[in-house]
Amino acid sequence: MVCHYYPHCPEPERTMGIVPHTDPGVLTVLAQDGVGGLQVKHQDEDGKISWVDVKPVPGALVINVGDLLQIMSNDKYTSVEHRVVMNTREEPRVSIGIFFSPGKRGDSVFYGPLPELVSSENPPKYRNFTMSEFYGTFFSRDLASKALLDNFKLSP
Ligand SMILES: O=C(O)CCC(=O)C(=O)O
Ligand SMILES: [Fe+2]
Repeated sequence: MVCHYYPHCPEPERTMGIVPHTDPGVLTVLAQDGVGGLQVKHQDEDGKISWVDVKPVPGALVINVGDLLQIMSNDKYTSVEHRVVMNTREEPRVSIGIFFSPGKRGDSVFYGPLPELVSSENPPKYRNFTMSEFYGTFFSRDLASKALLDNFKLSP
């Protein structure tokens, strides 16, 4: 679990709350207060990129698909790139994220596309790896990118 506190910023356009990233785990459950600032990256059919506000809804939780779910589903689900912009309001923002990741982390436990989801028509797009390799790569990667997935892709 991670708790974020984003203080009031007098010059919000000059900084970011959190730079664009994807969450590494399977799913993230996120509770945010009413201040706002969370945005998801959206690409339309012409390839045009825009950042869409995730407007706070009282009592609602945000569910993010993470990189591991993208790998395990062999790209059926895509991890969402998101960021937090600073708000122009006088009050701070608070959010709480709960990250769901596999508990089995031994060196003989491998993760990758689920065998039930791959076939000769839909071959695996990622190689298998242990959680220690996965999180070792996560903690040494460039934060502001989707580069984590590229380390486990079978072909570019
Ligand atoms: O504060 C937020 O709304 C998002 C936090 C977040 O993206 C994260 O903890 O990974
Ligand atoms: Fe995140």
